[in-house]
Amino acid sequence: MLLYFRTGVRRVWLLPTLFQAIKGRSRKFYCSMAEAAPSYEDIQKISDFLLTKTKHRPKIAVICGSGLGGLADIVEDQNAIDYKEIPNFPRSTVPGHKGRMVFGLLAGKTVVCMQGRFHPYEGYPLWKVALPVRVFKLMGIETLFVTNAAGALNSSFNVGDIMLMKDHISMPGLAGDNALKGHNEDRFGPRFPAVSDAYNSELRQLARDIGKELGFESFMQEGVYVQVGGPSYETIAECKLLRMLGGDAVGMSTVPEVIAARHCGIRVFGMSLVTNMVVMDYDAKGTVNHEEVLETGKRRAQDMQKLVSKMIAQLPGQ
Ligand SMILES: O=P(O)(O)O[C@@H]1C[C@H](O)[C@@H](CO)O1
Ligand code: HPA
Repeated sequence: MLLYFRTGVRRVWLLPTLFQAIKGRSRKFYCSMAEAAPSYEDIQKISDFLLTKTKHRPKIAVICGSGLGGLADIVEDQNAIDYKEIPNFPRSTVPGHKGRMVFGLLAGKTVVCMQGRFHPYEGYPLWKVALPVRVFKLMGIETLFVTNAAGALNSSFNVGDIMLMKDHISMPGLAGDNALKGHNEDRFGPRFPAVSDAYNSELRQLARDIGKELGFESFMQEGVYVQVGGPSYETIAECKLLRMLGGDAVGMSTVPEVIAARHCGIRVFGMSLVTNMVVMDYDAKGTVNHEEVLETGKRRAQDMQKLVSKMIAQLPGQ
């Protein structure tokens, strides 16, 4: 058996060389499969970069869901930064998500809006989906508004309803995937954070009060959001299961951002726009599609904007 070969006067031993080659390749393969989450210092760099691009110093952040990015368009005195200009930041790939960070004034308060978020089904690990929230934390954000488009599991809901999120069920979370999985960065928060109070009850009360003032009562709901992986919509059997589990609406986002926010002490208000009723009946005609989701978003966009703007106007001390 050939144990070595010669290059000039040198002997090159075969087995150690082969072993090194396999080790190098497998590390490369592993790294490309499981990209490491950025360090606290790397996230600080992203935050510092953004702050060099704007004079605004927001304490309120808004993440706009599918078709709901119009809110960022009404931000005044704005500085918009494309995600592709931000070093080490993901890109938005979903129609209805522009992919810009918009700083400016909303209802007289300084805000930053994400016009486009990241979803796990785009191929991003959950830590990356939640990365903007940690960037927000290091920028000084104290309150996060998250919005999303969702399908109604609760048959008493209607298309166009606004659901205040009072809780969530994370299907990826229950299956072992979580935005906080992996090394815990103690400077953000504890290894085992509680999320039973994830959705701030005072902000929900404020939303209810303002909804009443605006005459939105007939289309305002409160309920439990179920996060699924997507991108395929749910089967009929899956919808029945999610309803049995206690879900009122189902979507493909939001929970990773909320968990990362609560981990680092940011308070959260969450709101779903019911863009479609899920299909629960084998005799039903028609299926869900993203165009319908965007269309409903457009129709209810103004009302969602009014609600969020009035809430922001009334946030004490921000
Ligand atoms: O970003 P959100 O959660 O609003 O987007 C929803 C979920 C999917 O991305 C898409 C499905 O139509 O809309
Ligand atoms: N299912 C999952 N995500 C969604 C839906 C839905 O029916 N509608 C909007 N986002």
